[in-house]
Parts: sequence; structure tokens; C-alpha cells
Amino acid sequence: MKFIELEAVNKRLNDQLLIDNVNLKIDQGEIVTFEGINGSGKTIILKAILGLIKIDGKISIDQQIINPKIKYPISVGILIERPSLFENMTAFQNLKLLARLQDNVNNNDITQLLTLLGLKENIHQKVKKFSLGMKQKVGIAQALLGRNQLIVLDEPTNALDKESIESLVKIIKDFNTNKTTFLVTSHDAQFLQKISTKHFRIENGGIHEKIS
Ligand SMILES: Nc1ncnc2c1ncn2[C@@H]1O[C@H](COP(=O)(O)OP(=O)(O)OP(=O)(O)O)[C@@H](O)[C@H]1O
Repeated sequence: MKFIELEAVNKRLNDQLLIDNVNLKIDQGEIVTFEGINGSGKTIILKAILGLIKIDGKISIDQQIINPKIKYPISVGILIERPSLFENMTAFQNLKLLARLQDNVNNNDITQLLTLLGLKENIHQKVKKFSLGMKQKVGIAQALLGRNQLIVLDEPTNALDKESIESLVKIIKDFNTNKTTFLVTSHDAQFLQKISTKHFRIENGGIHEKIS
């Protein structure tokens, strides 16, 4: 059995079919990327895999069936839509809050991660003083913290400059060496091409694998 499996997954809201009969198999350690125009259904599919919305069909992860009513079977790092940050706290404090929920993260890990993302000089500054790109980097750090088995990054390249996108490519590849599985969306096709081991195009809620 694969690490993540979607079988005949549908999501209908009012009269709109947001996910249209999606079947998907993902191995552990893959970097799965999703491209698609605005509103095509990238975020909805990620939310379905994370058990954040009810769907018709079956989704399993690590051999356990996902159900929004029960605890998610594995630990996950998530950046979906905008990063959720406490503006009056520093970058370090924001990550420290999250670290309290994990057993394996110490202060040094937080400092290292923020440094890796180019925020060395800003670690102890309040997030309210950050630019959009800097906030995005703190959001990415939140998702990477603790090197969870699964890391979901929805549009991580939003607001990032070219150099920061290049660093992110390296960071994702480095994290991936220990079998971390990534699910990543972006409108930056070059970025996706650089990281992906499996690439999908989403169109009107349907999914097609693109073999390069
Ligand atoms: N809560 C909601 N209620 C109703 N429709 C929704 C809701 N969330 C998303 N949708 C619809 O689902 C479709 C897919 O949305 P989704 O956010 O997955 O797109 P996306 O591919 O991530 O787009 P983008 O590139 O703009 O982030 C869109 O048509 C959107 O209008």
C-alpha cells in the first residue's frame, strides 16, 4: 500500500464539483507538486488530504483512513493559504509556540531554521514589522519545524524573491533526504520543476500526472 492514497474522491459544494473523481497514489519520500490556474482546486485537494474537509470517496495515509472527526494519523507541517502568525510576537516566539506541541524541537533548531530561511538578523524582531516575504518565510519555517513525516506547502513561493526561491529549493531537497514527503503547489513552474519527483496538473478539480 502507498503512503497516501485517494480513491474516487469527490467534493461537491452547492452545485459545484470542486474535486472530480480524483485517484492518486503517493509513495513516502516523494515531492509531489501540483500546478493549475486560480480556482482549479489545488488547495481543496490539499485540504482533503489533510482531513480538513469532508469528501466522498476514500483517502488513506500510512494505511489509515482519514476522517475529519478523528485525530490525524501522522504529524504534519502545514502552510496553507496565508501563514498564521501572532503579529505582536517575534519570529522566534511564533515558532516556539508551535515547538511546544512537538517533542523533538529545541531552541537551537528554531534559530537554525530561521537562519536557513534568511531571517538570521530578524529572529528576535516582532512579526508586525516584517514584509510580506519575511512573513511568508516564517510560515514556511512553521511548516518545516520538527521535520514532520509530511510537509504541505500551499503556494510557498508567494512574495518570495528569486534568491529566496532558490534557497527554498535547496531546503526542500535537503529535508527530503530523510524520506519526508512533500505536497507543494505553486504558480512558479520552474520552481516546481526543480523540486518535483511527481508532478500533477489540476484542471476543474480533476487531476492529471505530467511525465517530463
Ligand atoms: N469554502 C468554499 N466555499 C465555496 N467554494 C469554495 C470554497 N473554497 C474554495 N471554493 C471553490 O473551489 C474551487 C477551487 O478552489 P481552490 O482554493 O482549491 O483553488 P486553487 O487552485 O488553490 O486556486 P489559487 O491558485 O487561486 O490558490 C474554486 O472554484 C473556489 O471558488
